[in-house]
Amino acid sequence: MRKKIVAGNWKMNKDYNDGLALFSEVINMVKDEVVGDLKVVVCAPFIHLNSLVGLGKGYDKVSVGAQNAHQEEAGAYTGEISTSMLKSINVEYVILGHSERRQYFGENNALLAKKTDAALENGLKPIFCIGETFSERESGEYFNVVKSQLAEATFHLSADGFSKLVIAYEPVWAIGTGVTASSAQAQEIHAFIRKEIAAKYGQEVADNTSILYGGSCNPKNAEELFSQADIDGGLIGGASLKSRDFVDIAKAFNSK
Ligand SMILES: O=C(CO)COP(=O)(O)O
Repeated sequence: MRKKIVAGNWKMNKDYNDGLALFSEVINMVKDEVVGDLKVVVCAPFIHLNSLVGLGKGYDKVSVGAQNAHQEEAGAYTGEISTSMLKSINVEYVILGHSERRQYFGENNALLAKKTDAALENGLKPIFCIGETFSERESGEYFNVVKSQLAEATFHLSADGFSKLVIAYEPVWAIGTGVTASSAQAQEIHAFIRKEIAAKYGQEVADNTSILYGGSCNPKNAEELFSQADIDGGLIGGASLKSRDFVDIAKAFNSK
């Protein structure tokens, strides 16, 4: 059965010491308060990763992820970090295709297909983000947008490759805005995503794929969102910067 995952995306926040302190708080709270078979992933800026992996050793509910990686193995790409570098410090996850990377850094589906390949070749688990803008939702285009983001960047994979992905549905209009998709809106598109995966890879792969919701998720709305049949957890931005809020979101699964 698919994993339940609550992942935090710190984005470009927290200096080194504050990041370590936040992660230590998260580990302690998860250890004491989170029950059941849940994975809590913290996706931090590159400078934190090696230390976080060290701090997280021995806590199997907590994993560390990066927020981006380059598609090439090595070479003259000033300022970039490769998936093999991440693997060399035992980072487990990498966020790919976040809408901020698409919007501010021009990442498109073709490039993201290459990044996904590189991540899988080096044994990282991509948290692959898809989601429509406000105008795409308003015009009713959102099913097609999400379908092509998924198909163009990931449907070249074998079933074995695809089954290593975590999918995150993040409607751009809900990110950092305080406007959350209603649980019915989120469930509708999550079910659609699972149906598309089933059409491509079969029902078993679809049933085993974790599909996370992201966009203004907080301790108040998490329980209702996570109670939907096709929502397997969350990708949390702002609320992941406060240990209490982040772990309270993870605890929304305690009663399930
Ligand atoms: O972009 C997000 C996580 O990747 C969501 O951000 P917020 O939770 O701040 O809306």
